[in-house]
This record gives sequence, C-alpha cells and structure tokens, in this order.
Amino acid sequence: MKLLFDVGNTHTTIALTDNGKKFNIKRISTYSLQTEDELYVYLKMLFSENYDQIIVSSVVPNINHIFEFFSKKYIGKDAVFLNAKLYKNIKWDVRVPSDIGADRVANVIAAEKDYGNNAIIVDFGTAITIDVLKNGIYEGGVIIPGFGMMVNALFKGTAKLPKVELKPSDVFIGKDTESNIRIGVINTVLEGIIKVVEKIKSETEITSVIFTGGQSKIIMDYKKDVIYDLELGLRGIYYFYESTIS
Ligand SMILES: Nc1ncnc2c1ncn2[C@@H]1O[C@H](COP(=O)(O)OP(=O)(O)O)[C@@H](O)[C@H]1O
Ligand SMILES: CC(C)(COP(=O)(O)O)[C@@H](O)C(=O)NCCC(=O)O
Ligand SMILES: [K+]
Repeated sequence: MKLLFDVGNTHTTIALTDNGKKFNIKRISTYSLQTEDELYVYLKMLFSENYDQIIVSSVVPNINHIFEFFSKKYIGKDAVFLNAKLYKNIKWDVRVPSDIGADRVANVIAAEKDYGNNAIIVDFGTAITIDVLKNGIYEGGVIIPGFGMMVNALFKGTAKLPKVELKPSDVFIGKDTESNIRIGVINTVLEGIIKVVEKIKSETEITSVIFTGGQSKIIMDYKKDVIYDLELGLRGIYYFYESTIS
C-alpha cells in the first residue's frame, strides 16, 4: 500500500491506495502538523492498514521536513516529493517548471493520463488555479484568490463586513449584506473564471474542462456543464510515483 499526501495551504488530503484508482481518503488541517511523531499518531488513528512508501505533493515547503523525518523514522526510506521537473512525460512549457505548484502538477499529470492531451483544469482551493494542457504540453495558467480568502479579505479589511457561508447566490442583486458579499465573492469570481476559461477554449480549441479541489463542491449546482473530478490530484500523485519507479 502507498500513502499519498496532497499538502495544500488549508488542508492536507491523505489517501491510502494500492492501485492509484481506489483511495481511502482522510482530510486534516495542514497547520495542525508540527512533528513527525504527531503525524504518526494521526495516521495510526486514521488508517489501520500499513504502507511501505509515502509520496508527497506539497505547496507548503516549511512543513516538508515533517514528511521527510516521518518517512525515515517510521518507514526507513525517503519520502518521494512530486515536482514537475521529475516528470518527463509532459513538456512543461513555462519559464521555471520547478516553480509550478505540486498540486497543479498532479492535476495536469492525471488529466493527461485520464482525459487525453487537452484539458483545462480549475482547482478551487485556498487559491484557485487554472491550468492548460494543450497537445500534451503544459502551457501554464492562472492563479486567483480562493473564495475563502476573498471572504477573509473583506472581513479583515473592513469594520462591518462579516464572514459569510461559501455558497453562490441565486440572485445577482443582493438585498442584504450577506448576499451582497456572496455575489461578490462567489458568483462574480466564478463568472470571471468561466469567462477566462471560455477565452482559453477559443484560443486553444480545448473542449475538456475539469473542476476539482475542496471548494469545487460548493459550485456543483451553479456550474453543471463541466467535469467534476475530486480525486484528480490524488491519481496524479500516484501516476507520478509510478513514473519514478518504472
Ligand atoms: N470534508 C471537508 N471538511 C472540511 N472542509 C472541506 C471538506 N471538503 C471540502 N472542504 C472545503 O475544501 C476547502 C479546502 O480545499 P482544498 O482544495 O483542500 O484546499 P487546499 O488544497 O488549498 O488546502 C475547505 O476550506 C472547505 O471549504
Ligand atoms: C497556487 C497555489 C498556492 C495553490 O495552492 P492551494 O490553493 O491548493 O493551497 C499553489 O499551487 C502554489 O503555491 N503554486 C506555486 C506557484 C505557481 O504554481 O506558479
Ligand atoms: K489545491
């Protein structure tokens, strides 16, 4: 069995798998992890099965050492860390491939394997990312503040605005403060993303649009004509691992 970690700026998704298709998935707060022994306790409580390798996709470098120490101390081998420059099956046509967030790399690897050479991937997390895979080449993308980050920015930046539930509004003219904020943070951002995706589609003739990420769940009813694939990144981590051992 392999243990995959998708370390994001809000949550770390942990998945046990032996084939990269079926996953036993758990989700913890990224910043709850401080030491390798605490990680060991979490894993003991969350999983009963054993595993002989951990593979980490991390966009939070200052906690990567926890996985390194854990892997050496409790498994007796190095953790595998995902990075674009180590994955040769895709051309990363950007200025510095090793700078691409590992979560984005994992999404693109799985998109290429499971959806073919052309895909636009939107990942709704702490930040929202748009990634473009065209004819098997990673062309780059877009980074947008996440819905939660936008709500927090309004809350921290003003005297009176509250935090609101992350849910799209059914209307575009708000009748109270909460709906005003939800339209501004969810509907407006989403409509902007949809507009940018349409522009990318017209520029590239890509037709497959995949939504993923923890916060994609809140917009499933709002935007229906896309593919939702919440395990895309996890499969990408596994495919990356397979490519390092073959
Ligand atoms: N089971 C869950 N428990 C709590 N929050 C969840 C859950 N599933 C999805 N979410 C949502 O996912 C968000 C985190 O999304 P995620 O893609 O993991 O972010 P990141 O990768 O940036 O850490 C949370 O802020 C929350 O809105
Ligand atoms: C854009 C991100 C912060 C998204 O991470 P997340 O929202 O999943 O925590 C992450 O992909 C990242 O740190 N990227 C590095 C910069 C880049 O991708 O160009
Ligand atoms: K993410």
